[in-house]
Amino acid sequence: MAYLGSSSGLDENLAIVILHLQGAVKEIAALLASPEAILSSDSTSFSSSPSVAPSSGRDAPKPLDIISASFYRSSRKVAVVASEEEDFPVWIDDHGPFVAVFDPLDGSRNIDASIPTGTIFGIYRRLEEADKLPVEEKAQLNVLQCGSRLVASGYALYSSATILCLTVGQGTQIFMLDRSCGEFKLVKPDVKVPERGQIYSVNDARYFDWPQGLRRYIDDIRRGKGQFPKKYSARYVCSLVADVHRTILYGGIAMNPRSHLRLVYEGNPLGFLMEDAGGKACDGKRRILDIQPVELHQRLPLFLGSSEDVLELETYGDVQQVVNPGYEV
Ligand SMILES: O=P(O)(O)OC[C@H]1O[C@](O)(COP(=O)(O)O)[C@@H](O)[C@@H]1O
Repeated sequence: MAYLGSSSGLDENLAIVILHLQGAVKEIAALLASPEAILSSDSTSFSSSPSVAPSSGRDAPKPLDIISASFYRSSRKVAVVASEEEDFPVWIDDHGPFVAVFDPLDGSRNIDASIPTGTIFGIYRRLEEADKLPVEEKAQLNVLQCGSRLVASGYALYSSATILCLTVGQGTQIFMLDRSCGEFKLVKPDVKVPERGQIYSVNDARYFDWPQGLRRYIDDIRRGKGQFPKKYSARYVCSLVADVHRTILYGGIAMNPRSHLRLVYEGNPLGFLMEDAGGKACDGKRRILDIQPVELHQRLPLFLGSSEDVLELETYGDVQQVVNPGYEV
């Protein structure tokens, strides 16, 4: 049985970063599986309930944020880290060969109900050409790299099992935490997203805020009137990692058509992984990995999944939800 980190041929420095990342994932998984995850929802430990959500509307699990950042720091291989929870990137080490971006706990509003959550991460090479710039400037430039420059990305899914799905651009591997030995075991090597699925995943309570193109697309696939002559089923956990993980395994399309998900922390890492597994990722108009980020917390519509499903969606034209009133739940 192969373990995460045991694969040969991986860049030695990158292997060290991934090893430290595993440490963070194990620690977060243990915290989420402890009663503290629910009992501490009156503090800022976990942002599970709307009543304790921060005014910025962001997830607020600071301790998880700190866990992840400190694991990157202890790897001594990371120059700069940027967390979805923070306003600015943090410069760590002038000589670190890598740049790490991460969302420590996506879907944290689901914690109280023990619904799956996840950590999303992306790793770039440090831009040596920016080394001489002032710290703030080079930190910003390094974390605003195009998704096509990622060298590794993936996610951890905290569910009935703790899953780590990872790509270093040479095939997508799925590992599962074996609690008997504390190691991640390879359970699905070189995973490929089915070219076509029969599941769509979207918050379709927003149907009446959608543009015509998206409504027509969803209406067609529901009725079996799309390019694939079978009726699609709907699945929506409302926890991005869980919805993406299912889409990778079963195929179909997962989407959030409004500008809600973040390019740097969610779109790029998941887009890189999806493409590496043979799927596609777009914002309804452009390939995600080609978009040059201009802001750290830039939001955009996100559509990803089976290549044939994403290509079909794009033929419907206007699929981006422009009406975005802000929803209570
Ligand atoms: O409210 P919507 O549009 O259904 O968005 C749900 C999505 O938002 C997320 O909760 C992320 O949003 P936050 O970063 O604000 O938590 C995803 O996990 C989920 O897929």
